[in-house]
Amino acid sequence: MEILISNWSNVECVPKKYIFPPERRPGKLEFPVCHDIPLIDFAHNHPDEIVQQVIRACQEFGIFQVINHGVCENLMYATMNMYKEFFKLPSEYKAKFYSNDINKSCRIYSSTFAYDTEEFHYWRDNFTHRCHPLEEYIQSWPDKPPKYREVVSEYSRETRKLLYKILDMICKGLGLEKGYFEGEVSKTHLLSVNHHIPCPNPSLTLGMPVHSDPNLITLLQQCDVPGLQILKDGQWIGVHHVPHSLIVIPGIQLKVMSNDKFITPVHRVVTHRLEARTTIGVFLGPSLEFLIKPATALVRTEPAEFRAFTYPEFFKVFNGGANKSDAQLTLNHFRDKH
Ligand SMILES: O=C(O)CCC(=O)C(=O)O
Ligand SMILES: [Fe+2]
Repeated sequence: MEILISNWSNVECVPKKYIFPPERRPGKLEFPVCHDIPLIDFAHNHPDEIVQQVIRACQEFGIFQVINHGVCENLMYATMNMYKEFFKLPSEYKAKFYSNDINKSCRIYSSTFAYDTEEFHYWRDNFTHRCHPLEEYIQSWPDKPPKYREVVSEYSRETRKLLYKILDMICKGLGLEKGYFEGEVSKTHLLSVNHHIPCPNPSLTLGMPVHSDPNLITLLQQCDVPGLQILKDGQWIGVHHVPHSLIVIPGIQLKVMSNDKFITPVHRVVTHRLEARTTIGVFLGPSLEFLIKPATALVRTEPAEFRAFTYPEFFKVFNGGANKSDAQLTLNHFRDKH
C-alpha cells in the first residue's frame, strides 16, 4: 500500500495497521473542549502584564494561545494554503522528499520515523525542513507549489521573530538576562507540518502519538478542523481554535532551563471523520553540542533540579525502550537527587 496517506483516495475503512489496541484508542469521539487555556493578547495589555500572563501560563497550563502576535494574517493564510496544496501534489513529486532519516534537512514521511518497524501506524503525513540560516537550507526546499520558497521563507522569518519575542518575555519574567535563549540553545529551527486526511473511524486510531515536545519551544498554527488534545488532570481535553491565533507550547528543554518551574504539556492528535486537517509547527531547539541545564541565574538562589546533558544524550533516554517519549520518565533520569 502507498505509504503516504495524502496519496490515498476513497478510503472506506481504517486499515488494520492503523487500528490501535483498545487501551490506546481515543474511543469516544466527543471530548470536552477547554476554554480555560490562556489566551494572551499581545497588543492590548501593558507589557509587564503580558510577561506575567506568559509566565503564569507556562507554570499553570504549559500551553497558551496568542492573538495580535504580529504575524500577518494574510501570511498565515497563504502558508496554510501552500501546505494544503503541497500535500495534494502528485505522489511522484512528494516521493523525491520521502525519507525516514531524521538528519535529512528536508523530508516527508508518514506516521513516525520508525514507520518500518512500528507495530501501529499513526494517521498522518509529516513534512519537515530546516529553516535557519535560510541561505543554507532554502535550496533543499520544494519549488512547488509556485512561490513556496518565497512564502515559507517569509513565514519562517516572522514566526522566528515572534518566538524570540516570547523567549525574551520569559527571560524577563524569570529574571534571566535578555537574549539568554539565543544562540546554541535555539540553533535548530524546524518547520514541521502535519497533514491528516479524513478518517472513516476516528475512534480507532490517532493522528499523532501521546507526547511532550522534546525541543525548547514550539509555535503551532492550527486550521479550523479540531484534533489537538492536551492531558489535563488525567483527562483529555480538546484545544479550541481561535481564529488567527497561534499556540505556544513550552518544550521539555524549557522546563529544564526554568529549573522545573514550567510545565511541558502532554498532548496528542485525534483525526476527523469528514475533513482533512493541516497544522504548521515551528520548533526551536538546541544544537547537538549545547549543554542543557537549569539557567545559571536561577540556581544561584535555589538548588538545580536537573544535571547538565546534551540533546543527543537526552534523546537516547527519551527514545529508549520503556520511556516511550515520556517527558516525566525521561526527566527523572536527569533529575538531581539532592
Ligand atoms: O498537529 C497538531 O495539532 C500538534 C502537532 C504536535 O504536537 C507536534 O508536531 O509536536
Ligand atoms: Fe507536539
